Amino acid sequence: MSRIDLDLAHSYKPNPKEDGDYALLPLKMSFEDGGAYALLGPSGCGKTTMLNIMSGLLVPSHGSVKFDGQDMTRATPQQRNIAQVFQFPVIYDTMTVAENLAFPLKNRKVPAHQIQARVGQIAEMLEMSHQLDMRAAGLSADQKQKISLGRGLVRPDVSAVLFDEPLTVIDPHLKWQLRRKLKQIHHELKLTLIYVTHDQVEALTFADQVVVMTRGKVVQMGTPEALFEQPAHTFVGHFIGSPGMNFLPANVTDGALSVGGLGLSADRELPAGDLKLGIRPEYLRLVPVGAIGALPATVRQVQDIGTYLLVTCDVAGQTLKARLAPDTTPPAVGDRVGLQVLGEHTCYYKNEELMA
Ligand SMILES: Nc1ncnc2c1ncn2[C@@H]1O[C@H](COP(=O)(O)OP(=O)(O)OP(=O)(O)O)[C@@H](O)[C@H]1O
Repeated sequence: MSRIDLDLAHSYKPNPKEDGDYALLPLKMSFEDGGAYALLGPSGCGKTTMLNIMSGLLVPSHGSVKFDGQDMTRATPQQRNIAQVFQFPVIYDTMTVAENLAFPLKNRKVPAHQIQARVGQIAEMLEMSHQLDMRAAGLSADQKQKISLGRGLVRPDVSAVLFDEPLTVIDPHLKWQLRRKLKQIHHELKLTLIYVTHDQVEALTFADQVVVMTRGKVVQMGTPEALFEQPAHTFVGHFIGSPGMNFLPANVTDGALSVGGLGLSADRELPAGDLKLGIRPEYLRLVPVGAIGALPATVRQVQDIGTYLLVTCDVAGQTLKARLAPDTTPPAVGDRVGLQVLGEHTCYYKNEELMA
């Protein structure tokens, strides 16, 4: 296993001139030895480009890739000693499950007794022990992809295992199980795992550190908790969470804060000028209209989602969503209510970046 340092940018165009010409804007970041990481972002944000640069399938147009301090920018995937798992199964149909799992070890001339022990361990972790002697050809797409996952994890000496949306072909129930399983496997095998996905639940369940990307830019690398509590960029606030963070225009003039045109007393020092106030639906509180520090709002929609109530309100022409406990007495559509937007969980953004 290795620590991976990236200090690079990448453009697929020969003479990139503006930001839009880059699939990856200049970035500098490290993946620690033994960590579980997810690269998360919408389609086209540059996740696969970053993964391919790490694996050696792609040479960055600018900068370097280092493994344990050694320059690997132009090294092949074999020289980097990387294992990769793709969206679709890459296995040999004519081989048994055991033979498929053993293949990467046999290729590297690992002694037979070690192969047998490791294949047994991986099969047990993936709950495939009873299928070891079955031919892969007879298995479902789900089961074949589990073999691919196993093949990715079977070598204990790899620098890292890279997963590119590996659960795409898996049915939803098994997907849920495998996400948790992979996290458990990470704790047991202590491999460096890097997992590409556009699905926040997948990323947040699996990874200790999530790298959030948008339009070729890494906007935050942090724990799932940090992404939830302190989104470094409005994109992260909006992208993480269900629903995402609420934002309201705010302004500070002569030390006085106004939100949605109403003067409120800020609980912290804020820079002068236009800001955005961000508050998660989980932290937005409904209070009686006219309560001190509350913004007047009109209820537009009340949805019972089962585990919570989702209340949509209008505040000075902006839409805010509040997640309330399921046993809360719901307001009625059209009710006038107060919304408490200030509190310890409230975030402030200037030019989309977290300020306070
Ligand atoms: N081989 C290529 N040649 C030219 N442009 C490319 C190439 N591969 C990707 N791109 C462009 O680079 C940008 C980043 O693509 P990338 O595949 O890395 O994103 P992604 O986040 O992995 O998206 P997806 O989840 O859809 O695969 C996109 O604008 C894409 O169109």
